[in-house]
Amino acid sequence: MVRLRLQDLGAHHGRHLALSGVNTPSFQGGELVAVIGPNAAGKSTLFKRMAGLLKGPGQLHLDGSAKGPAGICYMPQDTTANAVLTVYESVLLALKQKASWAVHDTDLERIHSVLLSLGIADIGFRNLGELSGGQRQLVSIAQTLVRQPEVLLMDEPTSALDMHRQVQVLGFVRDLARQRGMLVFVALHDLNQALRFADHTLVIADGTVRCSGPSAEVITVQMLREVYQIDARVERCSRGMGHVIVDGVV
Ligand SMILES: Nc1ncnc2c1ncn2[C@@H]1O[C@H](COP(=O)(O)OP(=O)(O)OP(=O)(O)O)[C@@H](O)[C@H]1O
Repeated sequence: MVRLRLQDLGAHHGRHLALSGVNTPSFQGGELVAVIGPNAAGKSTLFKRMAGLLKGPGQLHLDGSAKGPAGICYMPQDTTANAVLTVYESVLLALKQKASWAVHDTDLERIHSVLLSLGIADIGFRNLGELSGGQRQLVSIAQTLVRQPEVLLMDEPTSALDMHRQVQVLGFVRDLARQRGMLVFVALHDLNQALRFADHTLVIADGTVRCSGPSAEVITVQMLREVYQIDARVERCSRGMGHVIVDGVV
């Protein structure tokens, strides 16, 4: 089972140290970790550093991995696609990154299965340029999942999706994590989704970790006031799940 821990991790944008002193407990495969925090807090920067796309101080300890750093897969926030490719071709291309170009029946089955699971098999032969924002985001998720990562970093994967798709995608990713023993980090702005789907929540503010722990223990009235400057309540619904209700800004 893959395990990942961050020790004093930091990241540079040019000369500027945008992220520093990020320490986490050891997370393990099967878990879903929500990464939350205000705009410009450093969530994408953290993911890029974890994926090896940015340099910086500190250590990422990865144990029990069969693929090593290649098993860490980053799904960026920006899903703009200019390439003249069909959905199917773009997912095939993602699957074949750093691998042999030979295409086998198993590859095609894997692509079909991912597209089906995300409910986009019907647009497999549409060009990327013709898709809606939400459809493009789903294709981007397919491109990431088809590579069967051990550690998946998803940067606001549901920001363009309708309510049905948000719940479908996050539920699917959480189930996949449990089935495959994949460790998933998801940057989210919807804290109710973090309460619903994430085992742990990591709060990033001003380029470092403000707090972390089980989602229900971390998403509190006090944290919302201090980190987000909002006046809010966290109330349990009839099914016992916590929900954030925002009353105003501080
Ligand atoms: N390529 C870059 N060059 C210089 N500074 C950058 C670059 N990318 C991000 N930054 C800066 O790093 C800081 C953290 O940005 P980051 O994108 O990690 O925030 P975020 O938490 O993901 O925000 P959001 O919720 O708005 O997506 C910001 O101050 C941002 O301006």
